[in-house]
Amino acid sequence: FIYGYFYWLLACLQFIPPLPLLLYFIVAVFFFLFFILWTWGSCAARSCSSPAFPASDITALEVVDLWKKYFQEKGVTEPDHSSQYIMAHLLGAKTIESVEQERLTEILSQEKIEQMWRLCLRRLSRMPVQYVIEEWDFRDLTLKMRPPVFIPRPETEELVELMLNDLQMKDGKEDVQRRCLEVGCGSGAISLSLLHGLPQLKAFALDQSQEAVDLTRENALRLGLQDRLQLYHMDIMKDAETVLRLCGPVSAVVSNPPYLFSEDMDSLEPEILRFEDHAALDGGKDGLEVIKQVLILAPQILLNHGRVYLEVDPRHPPLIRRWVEANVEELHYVETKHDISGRFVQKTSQPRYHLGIITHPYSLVNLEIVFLFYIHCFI
Ligand SMILES: C[S@@+](CC[C@H](N)C(=O)[O-])C[C@H]1O[C@@H](n2cnc3c(N)ncnc32)[C@H](O)[C@@H]1O
Repeated sequence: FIYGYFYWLLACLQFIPPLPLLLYFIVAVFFFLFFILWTWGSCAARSCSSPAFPASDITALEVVDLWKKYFQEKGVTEPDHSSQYIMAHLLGAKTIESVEQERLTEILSQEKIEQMWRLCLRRLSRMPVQYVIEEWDFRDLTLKMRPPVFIPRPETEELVELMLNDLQMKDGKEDVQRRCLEVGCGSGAISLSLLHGLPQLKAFALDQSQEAVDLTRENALRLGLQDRLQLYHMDIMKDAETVLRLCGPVSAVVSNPPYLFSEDMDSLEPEILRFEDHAALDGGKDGLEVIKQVLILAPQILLNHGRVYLEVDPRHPPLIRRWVEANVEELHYVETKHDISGRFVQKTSQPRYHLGIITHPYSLVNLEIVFLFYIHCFI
């Protein structure tokens, strides 16, 4: 209408020839519809994008409940944990259970309410809560988290536990300073936990992602472990020669590599797909691309009786075992440990080099949620 009005005005002033009536009508209708849709869209967006900002006093617990329900309504996974973790973080605690009851039932300051709304809106965009609060605990360490660097998963804590036990047993027997190499350090969870648990240990850690190397360095500095860690921005697929030259010899090679089968990538939850580095997840057609390279390089880097520790997909152990037997004769398969669900443990003999494998299935999202996600984007 506004456009039409100005056009008509200019036509009256004879700056431009008058339009045929029909054309004017079409233009006016087009702008009218555009205006209506735009107004409706922005109102809808405003009313959908968050619960109404509280007009009166509200306690921390009430805010947690409000956002929990809103997350639930919008199909955000783990709605209660999300809302609780964010509030606990704002109150300077790790979990809501560790906050004193009085603080939870006190009236929340305007500043805290605004912070809560800002962080919860990020979670609403399906950003993982670890990135929202910018930190996460791995074993007894608190690590800084930043997208797109992979968020360490609880099952990897079991891999670290397994290694700590093995390395401690060896340290008991010999008085040597051990070194290990981590391929794909991400936020530094594995290497830093090992360094923290074993004061004699030194570590090499590498990652193909500059963001991951930077985050590991930052975490190492915060934890005061930087002196025993040598970090490299390297791609094990391309920089094999440099890895062999700079990162050995070591007693252990550890990796939680990208091990998803490429075809499974599409069925990951939006939290993972949208925010985490795909190079941290996609292990190629059979999920074994990086794993095979680690196993090829391992014998050239490991000391006698050294071990390779890998977190892999549940379908991988028999495949890896057959592949190692056929292609890397210096390595001998030792055992497979199943993660938290603990289904089976396999052991074999322990000759010169050892290969330890721990399996973990990533949770795959069902189609219904993927479908809902697309509908949501459309609206
Ligand atoms: C599943 S994440 C594991 C991160 C960390 N170790 C953890 O457990 O939280 C895999 C890591 O391997 C790195 N990566 C993938 N391909 C690599 C390659 N070819 N060379 C070196 N690092 C690689 C990714 O950047 C990512 O940080």
